Amino acid sequence: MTVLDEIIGGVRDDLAERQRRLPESALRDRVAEARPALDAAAVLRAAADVQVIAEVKRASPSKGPLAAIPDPAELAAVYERSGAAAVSVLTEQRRFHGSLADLDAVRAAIRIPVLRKDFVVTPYQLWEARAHGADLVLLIVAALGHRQLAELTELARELGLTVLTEVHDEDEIERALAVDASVIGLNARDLKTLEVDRTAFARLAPRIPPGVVRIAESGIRGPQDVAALAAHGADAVLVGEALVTGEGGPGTVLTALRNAGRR
Ligand SMILES: O=P(O)(O)OC[C@@H](O)[C@@H](O)c1c[nH]c2ccccc12
Repeated sequence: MTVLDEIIGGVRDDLAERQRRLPESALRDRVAEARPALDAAAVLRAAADVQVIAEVKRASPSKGPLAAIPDPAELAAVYERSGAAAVSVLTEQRRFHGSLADLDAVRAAIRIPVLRKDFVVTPYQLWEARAHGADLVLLIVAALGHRQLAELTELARELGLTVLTEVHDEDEIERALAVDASVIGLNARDLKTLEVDRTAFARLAPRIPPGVVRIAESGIRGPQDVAALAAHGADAVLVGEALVTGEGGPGTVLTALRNAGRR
């Protein structure tokens, strides 16, 4: 069993519990009342400079607890003030110590697009994402079968969500393109082994056709990494650990990353 399989097992257990407490019909009612999603793809596509998607990340499976984040709303506000294009909120509980409460807090605090970052395997989680105000949702190709990826992509679009389709190799890029992914995240971390390969973006980005937004995810340590990714055609970078653990605080780190991504 891979790490990814283990995580998904826990996600499914937690999900069953939430579904017992709140039926999908109730979520659908909330979605009907919700403010429509922001067009996050347009935001990312419009910019010349490398955009930063800043992540609210408390812990990770590889490192354990990363940072005490007493107030995710305050962190998200710092991200917004420092020029993040969007904020990613991890909602997975067991390994990342996130929650839908974090998503709610962030959503209420900022006006820029919010990504629900989780291991989405069922439609219920997409309804949840929208009901809690997310504009974007992550779909991890490695976590989904062909039918599942197609169906979840379609429902997400119906809900007005921008899908960030996450890949880690050539085959997964083909699968993402087969569902017409418009925003692709190349994760440098292999979720099956948790190993980071910093050469992945340079190698794989040329396989993604122009017009598709290309996001480099994971393992970005500082300005030098962003400059290299910019040279290889990244439209955006998704950064968690370096922001929540970096010297000088998240605002200072984010500003330095943005400066490194100027074109
Ligand atoms: O903290 P980092 O190395 O900057 O990584 C952020 C983000 O890419 C990472 O949290 C991530 C990318 N894809 C995921 C899928 C699930 C959970 C987490 C992730």
